[in-house]
Amino acid sequence: MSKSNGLTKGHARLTEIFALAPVIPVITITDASHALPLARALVVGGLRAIEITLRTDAALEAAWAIINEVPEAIVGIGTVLTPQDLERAQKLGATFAVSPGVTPDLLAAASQSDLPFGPGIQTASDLIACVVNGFEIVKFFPAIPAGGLAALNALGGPFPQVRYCPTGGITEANAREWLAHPKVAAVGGSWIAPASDISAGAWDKIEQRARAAAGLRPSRAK
Ligand SMILES: O=C(O)C(=O)C[C@H](O)[C@H](O)COP(=O)(O)O
Repeated sequence: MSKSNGLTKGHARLTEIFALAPVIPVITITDASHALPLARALVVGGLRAIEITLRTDAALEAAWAIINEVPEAIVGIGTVLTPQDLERAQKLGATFAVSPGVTPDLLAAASQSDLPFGPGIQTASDLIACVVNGFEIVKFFPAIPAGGLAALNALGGPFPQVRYCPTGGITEANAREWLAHPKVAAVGGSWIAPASDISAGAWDKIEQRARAAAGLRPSRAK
């Protein structure tokens, strides 16, 4: 398993995970029986790294099922808010964890853990907290309301080493523009598997959206 791939820095492994595909689907599962067909649709569509948010009672059971039954999937736990959430993610066997924000407690816990962790940032103060603790791959959340690419460009001045996974308002329509940015490692979003398609069991639609997302490529030459 890639979980023990010899890299000591969590964020270094996060770089590899974000390099697997241009898009990380952000998944919220309310019924654990949806987990396996959903994960298979995403993997078949070309998106192996997936984020299961800890927002529902079914989230941990769903993530557990995918980790154990869909070996091609690289499961990350999202909406990690506390050190306890981080510990839950690690015990479950998740490959990475991400948060929409950053707190001193979370950074301290993540620094002690070898689980790759992507804190969420919105401001320069958030970024200072991350970089002084060695976290240089971060979520930029909520990317569109927090100022979009203009904000990302401005943050690039004082923090040239940081790479981002923007989430929050990213869609199939604007993802390509974000992916063309040299500081963007990958983007995240819920548009690939919206709640309505999950509850309807529309796995074919989700697979198609995953395939389209997997085909989004940076156009940095332009
Ligand atoms: O919960 C987390 O860990 C997050 O980082 C937040 C999610 O990435 C966004 O909620 C996705 O935003 P949308 O694609 O606009 O629905």
